[in-house]
Amino acid sequence: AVFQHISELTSTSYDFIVIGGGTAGAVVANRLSEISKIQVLVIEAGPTNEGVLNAMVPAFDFNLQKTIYDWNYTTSPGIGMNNRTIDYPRGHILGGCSSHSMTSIFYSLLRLINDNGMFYTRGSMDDYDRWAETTGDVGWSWKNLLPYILKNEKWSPPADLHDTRGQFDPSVHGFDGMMFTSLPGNPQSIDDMILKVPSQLPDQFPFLLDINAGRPLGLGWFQASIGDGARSSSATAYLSPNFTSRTNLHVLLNTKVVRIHSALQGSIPTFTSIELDGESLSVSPWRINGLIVTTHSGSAIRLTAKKEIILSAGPINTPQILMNSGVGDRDSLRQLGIQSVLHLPSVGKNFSDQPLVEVSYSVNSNDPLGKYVYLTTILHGACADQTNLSTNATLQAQALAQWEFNRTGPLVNPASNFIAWSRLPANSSLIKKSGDPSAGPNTPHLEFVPFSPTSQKLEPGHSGGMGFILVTPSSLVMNALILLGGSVTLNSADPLGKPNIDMGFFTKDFDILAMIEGVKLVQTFYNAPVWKNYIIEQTSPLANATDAELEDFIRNTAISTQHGVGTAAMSAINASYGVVNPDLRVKGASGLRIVDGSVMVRGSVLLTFRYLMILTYCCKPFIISGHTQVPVYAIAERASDLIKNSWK
Ligand SMILES: Cc1cc2nc3c(=O)[nH]c(=O)nc-3n(C[C@H](O)[C@H](O)[C@H](O)COP(=O)(O)OP(=O)(O)OC[C@H]3O[C@@H](n4cnc5c(N)ncnc54)[C@H](O)[C@@H]3O)c2cc1C
Repeated sequence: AVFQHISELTSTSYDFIVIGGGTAGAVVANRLSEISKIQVLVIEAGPTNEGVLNAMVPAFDFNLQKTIYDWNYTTSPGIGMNNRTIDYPRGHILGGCSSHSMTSIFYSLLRLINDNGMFYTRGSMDDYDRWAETTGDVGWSWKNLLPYILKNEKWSPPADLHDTRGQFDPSVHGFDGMMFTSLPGNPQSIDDMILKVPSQLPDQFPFLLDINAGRPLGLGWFQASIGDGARSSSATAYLSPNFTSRTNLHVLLNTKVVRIHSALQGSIPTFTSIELDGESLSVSPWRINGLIVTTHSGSAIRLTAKKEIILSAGPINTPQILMNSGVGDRDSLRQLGIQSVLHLPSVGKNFSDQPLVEVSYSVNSNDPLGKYVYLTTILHGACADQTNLSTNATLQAQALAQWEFNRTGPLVNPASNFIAWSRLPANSSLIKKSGDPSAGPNTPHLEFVPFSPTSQKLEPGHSGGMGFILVTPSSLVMNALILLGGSVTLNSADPLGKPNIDMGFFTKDFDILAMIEGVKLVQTFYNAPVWKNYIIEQTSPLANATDAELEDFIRNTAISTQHGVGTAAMSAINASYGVVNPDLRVKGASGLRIVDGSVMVRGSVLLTFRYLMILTYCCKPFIISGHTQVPVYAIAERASDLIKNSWK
């Protein structure tokens, strides 16, 4: 059953309480409730995804930002970003970030890129093998996680039902899973040109038959979490009405968890109850559907988990809830007046995300679909041009009517129809100088997303180009001595306050130098002969910019890919750092597991510092070298089995 309000709950005690019905939480709730005798409650702060058009139409995703479906975070000023702050959207809706704007990142970057996302990328096999090696649990290896990746995936035909032979490798996909994936469902004007690049630049951008086969090095057809022309999210896949109709699965919406509570068993805190934000629920907290509820501190409401609490509130809110509850660095909590329950200094540390920058060109193009992506912009009232789909109300209405009629047309298109990755050569001076933060030879350092022209005017001189991402940031934590990497910390003892989000971008030389290499690789891409009559000139940054100017450009324009992970990191059972053990149980506690993007592994890597020239083993988050929804799904699918097995 799905409850809109706490007063509708029929029980105050469940076997498992899952905090956060987001990407991971929805999976865990679904899988645990497959066992009918297990009672599961999911508590989601946001509203339902059902009927939210902007969460269904792939091209409309940007419309979810800065609405009730977004947590509306802003980052702290970034030292490596010339003290800029940037928006940090997170899904505040059933399905979490998987229901939310999967590509708004690109829109917010000057709103130029012809994108509407839902990137389905698994990363490299090395990424997962490094997790296994670091944690000492082979269950996290590529080989052993692949069955869970396939269990999540339901490969489906593209919206336009075109012939997909030669565009993917069926042997590496799952056809019977839960979440739809597919190839692009609407052709774009530059597709044929992009397809010529691999033969013209075979060394830098060889053709990849399938981008998700474990070795993402080259250029291939884009894969998206889209099925039947609509977004597929953890909510549509795992918490659709046919699952929420299970009598043992309750989903409580519009409700925030503020703390989790424990009792000492010996010296070990055992977590058994959760505290809700009673005041904002504006109900008498003393009764839920006639049941007397235990109350604490005025208006707070507590619910009990008989077996385990599963914390799946995502990489920002999971550490926030932990710290609100006294789990974190003892001294930092004491300074805020929060009583320490469990001293775990790694909580909130180790935050890692991938920076994104755009290189723009003016191009010869009269692409009539020019900017269907501007559809989203016009809905915000920003465009006045009436010449193409992006700005012409009649064309927009037709596109929407087509989508509503049979879910085809320009609104089904993903970010781009292609995606590419590249690895810096082992003998590059950068790798020699700074070390290699990647997980191994199958792993890219940089991702490229070519986009179509984006000008509002149908004249030559449109802007096209490439967004590129550093997928192996080395933003890191150096023991307790120097905090160079990203972090999520509390701003105050107010459990509902917004936390400080420090992305830690460009605090390590490798990252800025690799991004400079990224700009040069984009230039190499567009220097391929196929673009000769298409590209007019590079407009931003300027083609003749020096490395110092490029560094400035990157620090001034980079944004986040919204791939924050690592703030409650998994580490080996005997590691002196980390928050959860390889079975995702919180270290030093019982009754509490964390299952979401925040557990992505923390380990050590050998890196040098540019000026100090010190070769050092640094603690570093091991983010996957791609977008992060697939690893989150894989973590959640495996976690569900780990939990089920431990309660057999
Ligand atoms: C704008 C954007 C674009 C992205 N694009 C892509 C992409 O194209 N491809 C890709 O692979 N990845 C993408 N990602 C990243 C990916 O979506 C995330 O890494 C992943 O979904 C995170 O899953 P999660 O379970 O850790 O957290 P979430 O999915 O964020 O789930 C956390 C849930 O917990 C809820 N919650 C939080 N606090 C509380 C509380 N106190 N009480 C109750 N509930 C609470 C939240 O509302 C949310 O529903 C994108 C992310 C964003 C934000």
